[in-house]
Amino acid sequence: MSDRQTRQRSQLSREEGRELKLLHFILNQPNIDSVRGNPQAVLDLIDEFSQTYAFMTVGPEKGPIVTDLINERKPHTMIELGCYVGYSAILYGDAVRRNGGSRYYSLELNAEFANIANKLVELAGLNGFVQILVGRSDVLLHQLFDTGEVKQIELLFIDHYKPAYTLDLKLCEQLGLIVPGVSVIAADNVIHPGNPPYLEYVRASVEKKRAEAEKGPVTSYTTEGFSERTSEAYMGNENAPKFEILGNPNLVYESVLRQPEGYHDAIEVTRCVG
Ligand SMILES: C[S@@+](CC[C@H](N)C(=O)[O-])C[C@H]1O[C@@H](n2cnc3c(N)ncnc32)[C@H](O)[C@@H]1O
Repeated sequence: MSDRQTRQRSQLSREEGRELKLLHFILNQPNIDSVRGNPQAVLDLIDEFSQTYAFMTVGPEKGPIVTDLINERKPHTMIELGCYVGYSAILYGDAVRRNGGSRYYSLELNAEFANIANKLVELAGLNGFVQILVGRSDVLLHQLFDTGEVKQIELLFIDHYKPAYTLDLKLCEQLGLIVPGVSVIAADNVIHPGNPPYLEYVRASVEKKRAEAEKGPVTSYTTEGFSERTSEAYMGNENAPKFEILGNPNLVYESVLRQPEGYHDAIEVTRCVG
């Protein structure tokens, strides 16, 4: 991170309740009628408010990396893990819809964030297309599989509890949702705050993954390689996945880091190729 980026980010307010404040800022805009039904206008207002307050959105620098993937893959359905106030759901939901898709699922643990996101999604005119599901990502992913709503992952955006990235991907693998030649996974924040275990997994050889899988199912989130703050964020005492996680070590990935020039963070883009 450059000195300027560090200084700017540390000056942002982390005041409690800033997410609700954002909603009021947007709904009280004098030109609210011109914002209604306009996803980009809603995103611009979130970006404007983010000049003063710290928000965990993917933001305008990294945002286009996944929009480009949507334009290329034209997924029917897309899933994201971690909705927060709905920035990525609006940005990517709009792109999936413009590319002829049918549904954007956004999975969010925190009901208050989900409520705010629902209001902003509605303002953007994406209600009915973007579906925000409240709960833990592993439980909701299993539910989407059980109900048959999702039969394969076309495009998955991972942006939630950092230690859950690898285990949620492995859960999708063992459910047969990761399909060679189809599935693409984009994972945010892999440099800042960073996610060494995830990068190691998606870049590992099949042989290495098979040897690791011999040790048996994973039953807890590993906090090794994460700061204390990252390990404790969101999940509190719930430090175990709800299912035995086996994954599928036989899947072959091609994985690249996509980092905007001069930016402190990046998205890892992983394609299942075999
Ligand atoms: C970085 S924010 C998401 C930002 C959003 N994708 C965007 O770019 O606008 C992470 C979100 O993940 C949620 N979260 C954390 N752990 C989760 C879990 N296990 N399942 C679902 N959501 C989770 C948090 O409550 C938080 O709102």
